[in-house]
Amino acid sequence: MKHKDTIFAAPVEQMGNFTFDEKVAEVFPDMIKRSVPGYSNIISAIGMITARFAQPNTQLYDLGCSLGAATLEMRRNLKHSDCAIIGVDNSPAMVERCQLHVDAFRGDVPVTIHCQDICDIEISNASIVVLNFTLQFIDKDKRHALIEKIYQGLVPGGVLVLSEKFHFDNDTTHDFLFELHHDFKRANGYSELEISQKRNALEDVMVPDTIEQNKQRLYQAGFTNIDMWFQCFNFGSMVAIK
Ligand SMILES: Nc1ncnc2c1ncn2[C@@H]1O[C@H](C[S@+](CC[C@H]([NH3+])C(=O)[O-])CC(=O)[O-])[C@@H](O)[C@H]1O
Ligand SMILES: O=C(O)C(=O)Cc1ccccc1
Repeated sequence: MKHKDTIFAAPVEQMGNFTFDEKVAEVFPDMIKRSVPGYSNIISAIGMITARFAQPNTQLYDLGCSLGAATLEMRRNLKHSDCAIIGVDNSPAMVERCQLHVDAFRGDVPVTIHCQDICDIEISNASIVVLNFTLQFIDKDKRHALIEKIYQGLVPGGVLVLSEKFHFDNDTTHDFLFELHHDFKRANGYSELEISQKRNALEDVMVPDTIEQNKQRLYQAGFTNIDMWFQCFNFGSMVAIK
């Protein structure tokens, strides 16, 4: 297969931290599909959420947009041509490819892709904000301010879709769900070496919170309507409505 993820297939002597570089960007669609249970269902649902809840004359944000899977799904499903879609990612390799994907199809709605840290951007007049597996990569001490900024930038009735990998406080269920995730990766063709080397590379870079910590942060920011709408093993997606 073209662009198959083999990044951790060979033994790595000095394992560095996982980064969203050129090599990862090149194989990203294959990597995320084989690594994140439910990923394509979540992307489809972001389209459905957009069709129903995007409000006229507002902005839609895809924060940590990678190659623009959610951005493009929002554009495909948006019913208001007076809206604008803004994708943001701080990986130049991702942003460059994302722009090519956006340019490959025409659409009525303006889509702009920015290479920026999502902690530094302004969010305003938003009816939909998507954080699809991005918050887990943000420094723990910056997560609250980011969620608060999103809450402040949403219009009444605006929706935050927050998808994350979760940590569990109960060791038994934590191990149970993590083993099932590893089985999912094995079933998708990853070897034991690939699974363990990637886990080591991600250890200090991707730091999941528990479901409760995520909910607590959303409540603290001001959201009152918060629930999980999808979960598969230790991955899931919540919705928070202003
Ligand atoms: N501070 C930051 N600022 C901006 N971007 C960041 C930051 N930190 C990490 N990123 C970006 O967040 C993305 C996370 S991937 C999102 C998938 C996508 N949402 C999808 O629906 O396909 C999830 C995964 O790989 O598990 C990467 O592209 C990073 O460069
Ligand atoms: O691959 C994993 O084990 C994950 O937890 C998900 C993931 C997917 C893509 C990039 C980084 C992490």
